Amino acid sequence: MDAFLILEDGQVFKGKSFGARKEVICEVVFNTSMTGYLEVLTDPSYQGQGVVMTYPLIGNYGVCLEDAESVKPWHSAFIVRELSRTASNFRSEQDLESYLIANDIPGIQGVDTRAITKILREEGCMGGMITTNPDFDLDELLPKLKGYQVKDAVKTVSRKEKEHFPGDGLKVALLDLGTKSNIANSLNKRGCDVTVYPAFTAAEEILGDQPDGIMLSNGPGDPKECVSIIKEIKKLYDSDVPIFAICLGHQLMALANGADTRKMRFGHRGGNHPVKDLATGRVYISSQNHGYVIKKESVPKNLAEVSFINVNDKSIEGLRYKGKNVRTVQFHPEASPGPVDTAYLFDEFIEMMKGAKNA
Ligand SMILES: NC(=O)CC[C@H](N)C(=O)O
Repeated sequence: MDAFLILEDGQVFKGKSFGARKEVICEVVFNTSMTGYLEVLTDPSYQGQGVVMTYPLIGNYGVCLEDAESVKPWHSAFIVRELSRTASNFRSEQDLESYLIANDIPGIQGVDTRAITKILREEGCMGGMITTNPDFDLDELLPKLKGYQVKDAVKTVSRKEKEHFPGDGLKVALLDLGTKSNIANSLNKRGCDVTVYPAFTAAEEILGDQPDGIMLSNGPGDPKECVSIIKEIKKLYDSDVPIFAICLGHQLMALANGADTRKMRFGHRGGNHPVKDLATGRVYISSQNHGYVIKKESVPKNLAEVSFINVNDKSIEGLRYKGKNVRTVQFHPEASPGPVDTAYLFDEFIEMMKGAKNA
């Protein structure tokens, strides 16, 4: 069956429907990862987005559920050049199309993903619609797509109950803003005892459990939507418990300390983003998925300094808070998918917690 991707600027791409037969409006973004489509699908930070994969063949190794980064896929739609006709891997439990049908996510294949990516890169990410109905009326539709914004993003994806992943070592409280599983796994692997808290947990409750350190996770949507969470994060900051924050957590910590964020033109999504550690000059290849960024001029110089920048566009990729055990990064040290060059940051977090404990 034919399917259509309609962009808010009126451009229409015709392809074939796969996955769920469903009409959706979403924010259309692109991801340049060459592998790891299941991790991308199950990363809660993509909630409400239609993701264009620039790698042309998707689905060839099926769905290996042990690679999932959360309980289900969160995309509004999946947009690919070619859906592999065979799924071949000894770990695969089902093919991608059945997985998308089971999770009610529509896909479109056979569209020119290279052309779509070039449009998004030049004009910026846009609202879009995926539909199998050929009788759409662009005049009626385009105003609905223009400036489409994901709403209530963190509330939609965060877990509702506390969850405990035991370990013998340091006690870490992980605030689930839409966390990928590999954040808790990366801490567990290093011996940490991890308790995951729903996003709307009061700071007093987290601090009452006396963690050795706090992690703020990644998550979807516009960071400025998280008004009440930002207030709690400020209390966590003031507590002097060591904090490590990733992506949305990094943005919220900055907002809690008076900085500002802005929407990027097309964001950073993929497994090939170079970031530079300003202290050493060393460049790491990082995994990324974000559409917002901290405004450079807004960083309060008395409170924080830039620790990492993006080599391509020089945007802020990390902050170090002065006189505090608080480090935050815009990229994903937990990878999944993507390179693990920056996984050492979890070791640094553990050293920071040990240091604070022995002080
Ligand atoms: N992966 C993330 O945490 C993304 C953070 C935020 N939603 C953004 O797009 O910038």
